[in-house]
Amino acid sequence: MARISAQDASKRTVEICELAPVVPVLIVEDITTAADLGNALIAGGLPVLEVTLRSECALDAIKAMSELDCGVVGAGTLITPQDVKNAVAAGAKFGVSPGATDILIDACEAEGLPLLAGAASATEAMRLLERGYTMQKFFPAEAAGGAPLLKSLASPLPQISFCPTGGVSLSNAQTYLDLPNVRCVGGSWVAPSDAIKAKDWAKVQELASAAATKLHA
Ligand SMILES: O=C(O)C(=O)C[C@H](O)[C@H](O)COP(=O)(O)O
Repeated sequence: MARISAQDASKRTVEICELAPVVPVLIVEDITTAADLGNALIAGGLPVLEVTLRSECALDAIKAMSELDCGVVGAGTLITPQDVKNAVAAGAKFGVSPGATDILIDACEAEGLPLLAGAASATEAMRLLERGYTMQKFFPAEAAGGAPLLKSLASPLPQISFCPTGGVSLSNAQTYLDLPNVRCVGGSWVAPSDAIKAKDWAKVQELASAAATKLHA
């Protein structure tokens, strides 16, 4: 992909984060589950999928899910420039990282991958803002201070929007989504590992549908 500026990356991640109230955070351990898992989430109303690079078949899962209709598939847990190269080669349309380093940001810009980089404090958010990133992941959301922390950042830093992730569930997601500086939330609760192992796609679709219909950004 052609090089991308921080401004264009932010614009693209805002567009992606506005497609649905929840970005499912996925750990795919068995490649034979990837397409069905993706289809269940998309059918439930959650088209934006983050496949974390935390399993051996994660890149193959990104490839498989990228071929599904109506989905937008990204790579999560990006840590190194090689992760970025691998994610782009697999077809990822965006990247997500738990934190941010200049090396990782440079790699994403060079590879043309819009990055949703993580911040957990005012200083981290301001460092990303200095680099031009106005759309950020707030991670680990609950552990770092939850909705009260994000609410406190909204007045001094109104130009930054967040996707809180980490400890977010159906029961607390709307509290985040009600904040003016939140576009969507991320979470693994819509794709629990036991349902994936059992290939219970009806269950996954039901969880996705509950999130898509009950939550509003
Ligand atoms: O590795 C990354 O880049 C991540 O995205 C980390 C995830 O956001 C959290 O692990 C999801 O947290 P839970 O929804 O509480 O399971």
